[in-house]
Amino acid sequence: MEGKEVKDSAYLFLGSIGPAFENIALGIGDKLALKAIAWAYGVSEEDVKRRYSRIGDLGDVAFELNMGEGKLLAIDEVFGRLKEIKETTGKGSQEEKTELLSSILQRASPKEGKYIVRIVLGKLRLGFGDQFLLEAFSTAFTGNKKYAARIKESYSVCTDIGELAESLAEYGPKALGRFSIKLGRPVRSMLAQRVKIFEELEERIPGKKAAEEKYDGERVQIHKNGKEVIAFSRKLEDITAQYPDIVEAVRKGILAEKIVLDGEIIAYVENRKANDSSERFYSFQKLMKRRRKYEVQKYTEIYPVAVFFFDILCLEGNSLLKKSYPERRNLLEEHLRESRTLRLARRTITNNLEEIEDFFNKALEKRLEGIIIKSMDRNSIYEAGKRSWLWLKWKEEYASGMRETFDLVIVGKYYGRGKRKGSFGALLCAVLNEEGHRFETFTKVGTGFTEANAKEIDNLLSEHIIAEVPKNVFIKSRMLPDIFVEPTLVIEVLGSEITESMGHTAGQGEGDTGLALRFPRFLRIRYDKGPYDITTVKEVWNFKEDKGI
Ligand SMILES: Nc1ncnc2c1ncn2[C@@H]1O[C@H](COP(=O)(O)OP(=O)(O)OP(=O)(O)O)[C@@H](O)[C@H]1O
Repeated sequence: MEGKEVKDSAYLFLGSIGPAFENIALGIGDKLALKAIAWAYGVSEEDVKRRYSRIGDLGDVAFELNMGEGKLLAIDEVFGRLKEIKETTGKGSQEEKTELLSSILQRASPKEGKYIVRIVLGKLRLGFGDQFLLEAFSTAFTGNKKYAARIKESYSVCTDIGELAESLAEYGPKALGRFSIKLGRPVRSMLAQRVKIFEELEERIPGKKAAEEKYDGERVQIHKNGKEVIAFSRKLEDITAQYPDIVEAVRKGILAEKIVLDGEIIAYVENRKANDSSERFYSFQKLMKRRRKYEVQKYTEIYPVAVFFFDILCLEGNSLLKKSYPERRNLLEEHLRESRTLRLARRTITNNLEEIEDFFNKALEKRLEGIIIKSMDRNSIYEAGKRSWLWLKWKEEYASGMRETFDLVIVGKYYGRGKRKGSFGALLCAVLNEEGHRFETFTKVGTGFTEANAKEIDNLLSEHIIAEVPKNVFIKSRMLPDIFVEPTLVIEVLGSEITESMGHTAGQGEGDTGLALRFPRFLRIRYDKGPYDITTVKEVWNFKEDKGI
């Protein structure tokens, strides 16, 4: 395969035509796809509709209707056509998109047609994610599995899987370590480790350290290139459109031409009256009201936000990832003109744990959820994509010995009864088994939902209902839900006990008992996390061991 072909197929394997941080929506929904299938195979739309309600997958419908042998389509032909579909916009574009799709379906073999339809609808469902593909790159481009870990590291900096694949195909292992941060391509966020007891902070980061306030909002990476400002989420999606106020503030308040900043957006109101300098941080839920396509301006006024910057990753074309935290923080302070919307994460520097405890208590008084303690060592670099021991988190729930929270992906729904009839009664949720590249069930959550939550979850899941157990989900027959859901939506769940279970598969390995979370309670939807960012089996084992639960 040629470099370009490798690049295109890397995207296609993940069911897309470019990296997540670019706008890659093709603008075709079920309705247009249905029409394109009818046109391609000379049947009525009614006929396609009937088959669709019987089979539940338009890809399979195309497969069933396609009688042709089809000559083999070349990758660049398929890719080029999908791009054309995406780029067709404006008046009359729906008709044109439908024609473009229909004509390639006509030439495709039944199998090709099935996958093209699924890709177009964003539902390829091959049952693996990017991490699995990276392991395959190791064997394919270096002839050796041992490079997988380094490829994954590079992917944290070069988050464009196509670009990474192309370089590996061309240079083999020599491509590794060559990637650097660049404007317009977000790096994966550095994450903090959690400690078990407060004193462990001293063990992990001895001596002088910084404690920063921890803001419970949405992680954001801001790339400014002259007047152009892009905001990326933790999932590396472009969220610029949701935050016009931040974009404006960055244009005015950040004087550097080219700069990349890391921070947290939070719903925040400051009282600026002469005798009242109080401030208020609002909940994550309020911030999420800004997750909308329409009426953004109106919501900008109702829910004002501020962004608290805590890192700088690139300045005037120079990567700062290898600089120490104190050096980066100095540069950040130099280049940020604080305003109502743009803030610096507040911090204290000390070698005294009691002072850190005071700082933590003050943070709680302000309704913040905790602090992040950061190493000031010479080697305190920015470890993109890593849960690093250079950053430690200490939260209210650890301090009070409260129950633990888990981020879980929904894999099934059980019908609701009584008041919840028509919605779900409980959700089957799973953790990630990183080694097995699969999701293993961990708990059944039936409490904590308001009516509005339940409705929103139903809405979000409606696109992801599937007919059978998803390929990458491990469910025991006794736990089979009434409705299967493709693992996409992540929720945060509070729980208080982890037990061995014959029903759940989390961490089951070769044996027949898995781990299960007891007394689970829904807390919130994690819009900012994807299925591969959730709690892992390994983390569940660690929690169990630490807490003796
Ligand atoms: N001053 C800060 N420095 C670093 N991160 C911060 C800071 N303030 C807030 N954060 C946020 O806190 C997050 C870590 O806290 P927490 O464990 O509550 O979040 P999470 O999303 O559940 O877990 P994680 O992000 O560690 O996977 C960071 O990912 C970041 O988004």
